[in-house]
Amino acid sequence: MKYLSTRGDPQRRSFCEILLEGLAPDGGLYLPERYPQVDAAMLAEWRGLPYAELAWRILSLYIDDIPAADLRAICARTYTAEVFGTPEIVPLKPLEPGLYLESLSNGPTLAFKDMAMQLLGNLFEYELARRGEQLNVLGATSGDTGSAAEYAMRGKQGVRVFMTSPHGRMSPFQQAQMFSLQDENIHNIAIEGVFDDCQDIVKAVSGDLDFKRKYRIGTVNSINWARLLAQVVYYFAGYFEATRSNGERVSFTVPSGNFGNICAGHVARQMGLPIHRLVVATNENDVLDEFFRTGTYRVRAARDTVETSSPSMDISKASNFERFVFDLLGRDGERTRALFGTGLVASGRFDLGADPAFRDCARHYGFASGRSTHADRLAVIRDTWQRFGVVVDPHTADGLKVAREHWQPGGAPMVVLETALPIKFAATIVEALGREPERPARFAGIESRPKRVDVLPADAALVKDYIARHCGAA
Ligand SMILES: Cc1ncc(COP(=O)(O)O)c(C=O)c1O
Ligand SMILES: N[C@@H](CCOP(=O)(O)O)C(=O)O
Repeated sequence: MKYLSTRGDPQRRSFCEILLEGLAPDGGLYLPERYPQVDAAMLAEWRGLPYAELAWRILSLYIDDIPAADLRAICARTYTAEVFGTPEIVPLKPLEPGLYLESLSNGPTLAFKDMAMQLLGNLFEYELARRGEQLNVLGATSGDTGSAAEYAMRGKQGVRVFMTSPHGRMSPFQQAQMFSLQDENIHNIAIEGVFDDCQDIVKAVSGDLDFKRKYRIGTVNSINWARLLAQVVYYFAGYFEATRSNGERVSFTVPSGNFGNICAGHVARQMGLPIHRLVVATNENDVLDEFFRTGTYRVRAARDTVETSSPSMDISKASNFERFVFDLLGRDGERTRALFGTGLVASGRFDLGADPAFRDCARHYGFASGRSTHADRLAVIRDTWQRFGVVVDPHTADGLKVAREHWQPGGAPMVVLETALPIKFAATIVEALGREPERPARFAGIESRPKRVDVLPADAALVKDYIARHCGAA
């Protein structure tokens, strides 16, 4: 399988090349040349496979430059009950008949990011050792990608992590998870700005090709295709758990910000997994909901990005949305470049409302959307606790709120992706339920551990300078 850029660069690359490269040199995002198709026989064979085996089968369709036995061994040592808490890895929790939560947050850092990041850490280590190379990972986080990446990469040979985060905007638990790490290969940079400023810095640094090559810069955000590919697997696992036969269809609701998680659902659907609806749930930062309702994609400036009680979704420029629009526009790289390159930079918006392709979002691609607010979040957390004895985190609550607007009892089963555990956002749980959420013993007192973090203005040049200083002679 070869990979292409969403912005029309004619060059094709292999999986391991783009694994280390992250963002394409033309500023686009990588996608496979085509989506491999699954047929009834494959689905029948895959139903009931252990998660690591299922991951191997799916990854094998996209990766042909790692020997099959090695890839299988990487999947087997990544997806274990020791790391993810249960042999099922992503068990479904039924709330009521036909409505489920898919538990994606039982990994080392208590958010769905671990599902892909643990694999990415092992893939990096394997490929860097094979090449005898090193990688300096530059990332952006609104709270969960950062800790998942740092836990996955700490102590890994050949990898350094430089993680930017919005200064003061993550929950105390999220900050403590990242900033309490004392490993030499981990560097935390708190940026005076919002998540989108951090992501812009990652893209600007990656876009300086000389710097990128000199300092061997890679990415762990969902702009890296390998992240998305790993996330495709749990759509299959969730589908198999929610159904008895492959003739049934299932809908998924996904709490969304950077559009990575739901983009993996889009890929699964394009492969032929019988998904009915893909429902995008946003918080008050509703750029994506606005697009799916109106066709207008209008990114917000930092000052208009609201600080909410589901802070990991406080995102107003959704990176992976470019991947979906590329597909929506018939994989027209020139048009995608015009919309996301010059177009967005010039006006901060584009409008596909009058384009016939826009109707395909729902009709052909199955997308629907909705929005949730602080009051909705609190109401859902209370209701889910009172009726089902389950405490959900604020992001999952956004998902449940929107899911109920698109699901009818007796209709296609609805799976809501549980994207984090409540302890990461204790203040909101206390506000909703009047009590602290459960805390795994390994995180006891984490907020009072010594912290290691540097604060910088939102300036790519200063971040480059910081990286250069911490890499020594590259
Ligand atoms: C807890 C949580 N929920 C939802 C999201 C949104 O996911 P995505 O950015 O893939 O749309 C994030 C961040 O990515 C997150 O950390
Ligand atoms: N919500 C994320 C933001 C980054 O998303 P990614 O999926 O592109 O890594 C976070 O928690 O950091």
